[in-house]
Amino acid sequence: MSDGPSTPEPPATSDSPLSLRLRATLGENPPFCSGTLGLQPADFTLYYGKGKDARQLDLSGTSAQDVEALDELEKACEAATFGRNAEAVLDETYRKAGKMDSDKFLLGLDVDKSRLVDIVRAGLLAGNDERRAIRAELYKLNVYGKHAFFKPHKDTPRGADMFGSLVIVFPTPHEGGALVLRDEGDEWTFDAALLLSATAHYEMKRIAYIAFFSDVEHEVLPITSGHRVTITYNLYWAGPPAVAFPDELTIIYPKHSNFSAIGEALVELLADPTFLPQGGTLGFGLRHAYPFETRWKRGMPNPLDTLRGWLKGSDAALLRALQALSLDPLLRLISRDAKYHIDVMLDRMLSLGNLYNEPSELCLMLLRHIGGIRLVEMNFDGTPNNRFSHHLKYVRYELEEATSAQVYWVTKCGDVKGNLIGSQYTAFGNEPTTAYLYLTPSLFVDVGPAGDRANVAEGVAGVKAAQAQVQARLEEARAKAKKRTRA
Ligand SMILES: O=C(O)CCC(=O)C(=O)O
Ligand SMILES: [Fe+2]
Repeated sequence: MSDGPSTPEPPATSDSPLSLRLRATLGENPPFCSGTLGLQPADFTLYYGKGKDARQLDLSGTSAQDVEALDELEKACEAATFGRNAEAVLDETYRKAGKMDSDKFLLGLDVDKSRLVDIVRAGLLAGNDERRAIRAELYKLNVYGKHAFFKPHKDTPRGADMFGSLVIVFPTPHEGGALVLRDEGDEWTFDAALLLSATAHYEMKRIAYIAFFSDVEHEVLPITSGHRVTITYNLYWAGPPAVAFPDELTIIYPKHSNFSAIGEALVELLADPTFLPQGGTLGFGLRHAYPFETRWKRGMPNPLDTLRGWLKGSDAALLRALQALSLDPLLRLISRDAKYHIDVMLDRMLSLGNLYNEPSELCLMLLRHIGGIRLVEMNFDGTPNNRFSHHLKYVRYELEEATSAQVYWVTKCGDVKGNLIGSQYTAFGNEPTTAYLYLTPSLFVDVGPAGDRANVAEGVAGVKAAQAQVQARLEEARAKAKKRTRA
């Protein structure tokens, strides 16, 4: 350090209060999002009550008899409880409000169709989370009459995948009842009554909405007049946007979705002693395509793990049928090299960037370094199918080194073109334009020798044995690399 004349402070930055304000606005990241949204008249219609007592009520705050009807709605509610530890507690010094459970009413509004769920996702989620699918589950209707309130609390998460709450406030005449949020020393006020009265003259009637994360403390200040009617939704992380069918469903036609029809056909196939006499692997190209994150990164959960629960129609039926036979099906991705006719099986999504422009290079790389398994096509009788072997002479040496599994394709991945993860990655490069990439995965199941199909413990040259080999090889390579760095 020199002890010459002290250097002057650098000049103040060129920031002005205005640029600071803009920067602060753009950099703001509150734990909630809120606003108002114009809806169709039918969205405001509420139905509740049974039989002769069935009611229809307009919550748009327009009709004259509103107050009486709102009084009736309030009376139809039960006193709202709140969660204290594991209990639902009724304590009117802590929470005074009416509630109606979600099975007791119907509302015109559909949060998905109205795009509220999208609005919440864009407003509340940042970074990687923004591309995650979420779903809003209707929770309760609440009526806060005069003097009603809800003291500071956090919402009890209902399930590990619940991350927040969405509250909709209707434009029914009321004053007070602002929702105050507090988080890490900051405080925000959401006064729906004020917001809605400011937009009351708009042609389209509006609701006010707020969505916040579960760990944010919040309170509803006392209502000073009128009726504050709200609907709350629990916000959940959802799987990929797919259709999982309920267990109670029995499909007769199409047969490919009929669990018992698939099961019966499988049983007959496996009973045939001329089919893969020594055992082996059955491959099933799935019928449907599934969305995978295009910007999949190392460290993110393996999408193939969660996909099991999201298989659609016939694919789900096939999985169930295989499991019912005490087999252990595996979901895998295939990278197919069209030039050499090499199929490489992968047990996870890969993040390859655009390093490998030549698809065949990619396939060989997957085999050599990434733990890919080469699938060798077998005939019905368990002999190798050599129809493409002439393509392989240029890569014979490479393939000798590779771990392989013998597969009899029951249904070829017909749509495997759309499943070329190599070329897809190349096409998408580092700047994918869509959040999801549709891939068609395959199911594989090892079966034992004729007469003992469930016995895949030993001697079956299937996918499981290949995976064990690959695992051992990767571990050996890792150990070698470690030694080298130490030396
Ligand atoms: O009505 C509101 O604004 C919030 C209600 C609330 O906090 C709750 O129901 O847990
Ligand atoms: Fe709450």
